[in-house]
Amino acid sequence: MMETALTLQHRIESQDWNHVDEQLCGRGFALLENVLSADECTELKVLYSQDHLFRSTIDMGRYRFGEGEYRYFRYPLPEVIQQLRTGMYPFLVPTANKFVRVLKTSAGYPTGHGEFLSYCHQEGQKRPTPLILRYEEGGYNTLHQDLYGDVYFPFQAVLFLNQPNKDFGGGEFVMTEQRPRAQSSAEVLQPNQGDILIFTTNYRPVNGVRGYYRVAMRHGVSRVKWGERVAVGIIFHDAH
Ligand SMILES: O=C(O)CCC(=O)C(=O)O
Ligand SMILES: [Fe+2]
Repeated sequence: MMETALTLQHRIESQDWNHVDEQLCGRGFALLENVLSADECTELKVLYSQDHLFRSTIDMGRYRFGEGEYRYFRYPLPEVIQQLRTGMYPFLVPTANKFVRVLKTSAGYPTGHGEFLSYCHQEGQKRPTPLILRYEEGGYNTLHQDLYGDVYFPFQAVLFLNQPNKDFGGGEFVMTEQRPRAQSSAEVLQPNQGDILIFTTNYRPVNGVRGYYRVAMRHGVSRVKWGERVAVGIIFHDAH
């Protein structure tokens, strides 16, 4: 099949990572279009019902995180998720190091994901964070940041597994930016099935007259009007 002719690693390597860097620096997010085939999306979606793959399941309504359910994968992660997590990480490190250098928030990130995870584990963050989320009609996800301890990687990814306006309506991906002492602005995205969005987990630097300042970013999902929306979230740090 065409889609599987290129390995996932190949597809990751062939992305325009300079453009991703520009987008992340300029806007705090970057869309990789059409990375996963429809079959790969289906294979990921069906994982949702395989209980043995998960370490915990969260009813979002119960915690007032929204309406819907998500499940955190256990180690070992499903192969596609593992490959994307370790495969995308090194391409994001230069931008991550640029962010923390100008914001002076961290010493910087190692070039390999294994080394970064060892650091998380050493700091007591040992639980895997990749997750799969499912929203039905009326489902939504309140604006949040996925921080699970002091150690974090400044970017994360979402894999969009359903096609908007075919499988579901509404359920847009929403990001907000909070500038210091100003009101928030929002970006609303409706990526296609198979797209991967990379975005800022907590702050992005903006160059002002007195040097760089931090803009806090949050993300969430607007209400699903009909159908079912399933997504996989890949967070690069582990959790307490
Ligand atoms: O369902 C979505 O698109 C949002 C998922 C999310 O919040 C995450 O992956 O961190
Ligand atoms: Fe999230």
